[in-house]
Amino acid sequence: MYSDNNLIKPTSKDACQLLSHEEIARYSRQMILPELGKPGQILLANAHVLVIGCGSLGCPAALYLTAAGIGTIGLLDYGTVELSNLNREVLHTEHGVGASKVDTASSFLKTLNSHVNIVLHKITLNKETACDIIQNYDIILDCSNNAHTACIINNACVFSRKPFVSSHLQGFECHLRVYNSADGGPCYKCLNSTVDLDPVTGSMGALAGVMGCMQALEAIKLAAKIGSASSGLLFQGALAKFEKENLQERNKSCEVCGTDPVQLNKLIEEQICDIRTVHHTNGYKKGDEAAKVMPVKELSGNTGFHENYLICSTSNEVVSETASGNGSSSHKMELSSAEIARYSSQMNLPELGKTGQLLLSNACVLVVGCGGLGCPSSLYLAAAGVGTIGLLDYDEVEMSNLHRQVLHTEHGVGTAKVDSVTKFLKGLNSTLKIIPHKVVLDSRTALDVIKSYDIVLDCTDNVATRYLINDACVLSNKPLISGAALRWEGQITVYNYKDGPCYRCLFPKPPPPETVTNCSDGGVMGVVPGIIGCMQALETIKIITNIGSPLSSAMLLFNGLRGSFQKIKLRSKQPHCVVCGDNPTITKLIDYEQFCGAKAEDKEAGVSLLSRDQRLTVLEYKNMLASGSNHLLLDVRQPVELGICCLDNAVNIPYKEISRAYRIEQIKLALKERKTSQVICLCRRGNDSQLAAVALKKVLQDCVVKDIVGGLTQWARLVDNSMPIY
Ligand SMILES: Nc1ncnc2c1ncn2[C@@H]1O[C@H](COP(=O)(O)OP(=O)(O)OP(=O)(O)O)[C@@H](O)[C@H]1O
Ligand SMILES: [Zn+2]
Repeated sequence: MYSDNNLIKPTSKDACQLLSHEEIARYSRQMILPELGKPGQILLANAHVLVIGCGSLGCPAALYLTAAGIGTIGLLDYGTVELSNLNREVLHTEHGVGASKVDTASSFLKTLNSHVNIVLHKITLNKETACDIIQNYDIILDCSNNAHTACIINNACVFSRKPFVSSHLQGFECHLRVYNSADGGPCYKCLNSTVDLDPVTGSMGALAGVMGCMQALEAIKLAAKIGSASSGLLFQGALAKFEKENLQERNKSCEVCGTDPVQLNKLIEEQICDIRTVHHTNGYKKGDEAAKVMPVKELSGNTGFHENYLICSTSNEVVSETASGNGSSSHKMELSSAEIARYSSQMNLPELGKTGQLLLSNACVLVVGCGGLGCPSSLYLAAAGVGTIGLLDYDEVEMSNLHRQVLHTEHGVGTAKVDSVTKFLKGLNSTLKIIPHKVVLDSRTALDVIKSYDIVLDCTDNVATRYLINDACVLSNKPLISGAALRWEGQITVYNYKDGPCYRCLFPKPPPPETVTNCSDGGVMGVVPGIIGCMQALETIKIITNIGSPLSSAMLLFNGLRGSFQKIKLRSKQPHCVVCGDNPTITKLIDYEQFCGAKAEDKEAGVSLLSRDQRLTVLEYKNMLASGSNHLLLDVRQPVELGICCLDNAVNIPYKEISRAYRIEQIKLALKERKTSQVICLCRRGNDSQLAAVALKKVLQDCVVKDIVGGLTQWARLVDNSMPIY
């Protein structure tokens, strides 16, 4: 068996059925997704996932698996960190050069999530060690990016009946596949018999970021038993083209999975995977018929796009340091030998080369929002060597951020987001100028901040800020890379680039505030903004270096549940657009909160619809329960939320359904059964419960309808400390 002394075996963790209050607060944004819920989060906490290779794919995969709360994560790699890794292997640091990759990766992961059991395998995976290690895990991620290792993993996975998620990168092209899935999907060998592969010609970190995140997403779905796996995806990064790949079925005469286990074991013994007999394979060739372009369709009007926007807030510090975009005096003409060493693998891309690297070094990019999108996008910009990166966010880190905002740490809860991101980026690449702006971007500050940068990334979560950034970019003539993510879905597009449209060309009017859902209410699977943020970095790099075709006049829509992308054509630049059109009426920044009728933040604004006598405090309700007073308690939250916490006597009718006739009938029946005419509405924080009470008062005129101030959150604070706050 293995000889490596550093190998630590994963402990067999007992099935844990409980999540601590801290874990519920941490994962609340994903636990309120109906597809996951608390049962799904418990499945994740009990899952064992092995990440083979802690390089360009393994780093983002491990980062998002850790953030998501996978109980045990194995990191396997024999290598040590080199300077040339740091343009794409984003969990390592300059300080860690020379140290073991699994050590450098795990040291950050532990600060992100101390609940996760990280197991280190400092070994070379070979036919002797593979089965022994793999059998301790439920799901395997092949992040090795080489066919020989894929073959070894495949044999061991078929033998141990484990699914494995594999990704392969080659220049700007890559694919993702789930092999050996429980639903009868093919194994690696079924699909890859003799296909030859061009030699790998360099790689782009942000693209590996997208694929590593995709691998993490598939692993999360497998662990939580969500959706079906077993298909593939092809991605041409330079063109932002994705295509779903329908994998063949399992090949009954496959020399690996078509063989019975005893025979297979023998084959493994006989070194079926000896390197000399294995062709360098990935099953996917440039110009393959399968890699056709996805058709695009016209998007007319708003088509519910606004609904997908995340909606966040307020301090006004003065920006001290400035960037030096547009003709800065420190224009770089040459790269140092340390820079050449660091960026060599991406400079090897013919599309990039030294010219592209110099363009990156001289670029100034502003990332607005250091949350779910800002963390991955700024990470890959820094790895790639974007010379100046501005980081703007007014907010502080909260526990509920850590499932997706992967550059912050547990220790940093309560401290400025811009500070944790700055610290992380400097550790990865100290040669860059990183400028933190801990301010609210508003009409007074925006133009002044933006003018020093060449390109702006919108990584915010509220409509007012989106219009503000758009107008500021149009007025200062800067391209805008816009991302959004909610639930399992994400979107990315480029505005105001060359002759493309701006945000207002597509959405001249803001959506009604009540139609906009934020992450706190709608939920978000953490790795989805990870994928979109990496794509934002990739589009930014393409624009700086003039590579391929950026997503201007086009939008990429991502559906994480289906694991699919769709590219749609957008309306072109509008001559009548009020800001970028022929006769603009907006020539300076306006009051965007007024324009949108909503605050420039996503924090829940408390509603006040009921008078004091129509409401009960949690203590009053506690006394009411103690007195045995007859009433109907209506919990108006989504069913998935009741799985997180609830009061025993509650009847659940979601607020959005409260006015439906059959729901009213249900309520009337429940009142009759309880022989009462008192209805008490309850929700998470006391907002929806007021809305529900107002709606019910109209139809239940003979009843007394009240709600509980501050909802279950206040109940947990003042009455029952054993209840979690999410
Ligand atoms: N006008 C603005 N000025 C500065 N920062 C902003 C502005 N609007 C939004 N942001 C920042 O953009 C980031 C968006 O991050 P994200 O969408 O992940 O949500 P969040 O607010 O951190 O988390 P949650 O929605 O779960 O509470 C936030 O950190 C927020 O503070
Ligand atoms: Zn416009």
